[in-house]
Amino acid sequence: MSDIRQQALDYHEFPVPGKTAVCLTKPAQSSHDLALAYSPGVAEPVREIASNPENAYRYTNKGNTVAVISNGTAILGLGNLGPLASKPVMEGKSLLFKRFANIDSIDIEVKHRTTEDFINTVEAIADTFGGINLEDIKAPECFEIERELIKRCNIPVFHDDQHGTAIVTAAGMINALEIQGKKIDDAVFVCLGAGAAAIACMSMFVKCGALRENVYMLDRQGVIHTRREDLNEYKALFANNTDKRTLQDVIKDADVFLGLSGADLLTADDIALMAPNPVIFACSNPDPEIKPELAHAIRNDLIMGTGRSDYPNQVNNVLCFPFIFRGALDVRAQVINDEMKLAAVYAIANLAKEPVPEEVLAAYPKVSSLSFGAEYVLPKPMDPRLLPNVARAVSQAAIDSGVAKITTLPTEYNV
Ligand SMILES: NC(=O)C1=CN([C@@H]2O[C@H](COP(=O)(O)OP(=O)(O)OC[C@H]3O[C@@H](n4cnc5c(N)ncnc54)[C@H](OP(=O)(O)O)[C@@H]3O)[C@@H](O)[C@H]2O)C=CC1
Ligand SMILES: CC(=O)C(=O)O
Ligand SMILES: [Mg+2]
Repeated sequence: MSDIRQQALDYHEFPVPGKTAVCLTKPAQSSHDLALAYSPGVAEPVREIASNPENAYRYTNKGNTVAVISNGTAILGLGNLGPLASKPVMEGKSLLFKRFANIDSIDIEVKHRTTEDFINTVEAIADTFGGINLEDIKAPECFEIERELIKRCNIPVFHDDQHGTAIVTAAGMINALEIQGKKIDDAVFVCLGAGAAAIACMSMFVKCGALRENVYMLDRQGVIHTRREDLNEYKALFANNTDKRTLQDVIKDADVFLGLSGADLLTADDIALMAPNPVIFACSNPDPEIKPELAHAIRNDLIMGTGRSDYPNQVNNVLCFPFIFRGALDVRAQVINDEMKLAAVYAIANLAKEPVPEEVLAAYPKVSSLSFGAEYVLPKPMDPRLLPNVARAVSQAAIDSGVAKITTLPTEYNV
């Protein structure tokens, strides 16, 4: 453990601090170059944009730039550690945007007093970017923040911990339930956590066919049920009319455990109580609700996923956010709507059923083969097919649902 700690610190510190930098896309060597890039030449695109704001997409980096914006109130599963402490995660998201979808991305950490202050700050800078990826903002404030910003901005605003997580988790769950021989509309779900990720995931599962009455959601006070009087409007959506009160009450005979809460909150004894052939996605980062070794030691009929890169079945929003934004930016979608999100779910789920190319295996030297099954319910983040497959599906859904300003698919999807 201490070895990975030091390696991670060294990775972030050397050879230069941090993980991202700005690079130039135009020559800036001669005085003529400077006359074009800066004064006097720069005045020309200024005038063009002043006369028509859409020209910002033509003459600036707006159309390929996404801001990753956080206030550090729910940094992974580490909690509310403030905006500055969230910066490594936000730089990390920017790295992933560039690495996987060639989207330029900048991290912005906002110190604010009220929720309205945060919304006003983001709204004020939004026109700079082609899209805004909100990250690690805790519930329930995240719901109002996203709703307001979508209303006030004319670029896609997407809270990754809600929708990126929901899209990937739903894709993995559809496949895992199929492998386990279970139907989503029969399955009983236990969701530990009732925050940004949990509410969005369970809402997405319902859109994919899960029955709300088969969902037991828990927060720090236990099961969310109809007789509780301390529920916010978002938790109330999942209030179950039940006498069950504890994790042990609801985990008995459950088909699915979804963890979006914190480390080590699910025990081996809990897992032993689940129905035959269960699905356990323990998605808290960096440490899951139960370690896969422990879960596998208890029973051999389960499918296990975590949010981490170092175990099979990484259930993590990295499989979505670079690609959904690629698709949205490419057709200049004004929003990321439900049609685009569902298109991403099925594009990701379907890719896991395709034969895996050698170059993907080469990126995972500890794995000798990968094929659709209990240890491979989702594609690997390094799979180069994610970019065309997910972006194409998302762009097409944006066009079909009428939110795209460009109504032809990019030719680079035709690979
Ligand atoms: N793998 C992935 O792709 C992703 C994983 N996650 C993980 O999900 C977790 C939650 O993130 P997010 O939704 O953004 O955060 P939020 O702060 O919005 O929500 C956290 C939720 O977890 C609940 N919780 C915390 N501790 C416990 C506990 N001991 N018992 C029961 N419930 C508990 C909280 O309960 P209460 O409401 O009572 O405070 C709250 O409902 C994090 O660990 C994060 O790493 C998040 C996004 C993506
Ligand atoms: C993966 C991620 O976004 C999280 O754990 O918050
Ligand atoms: Mg996050």
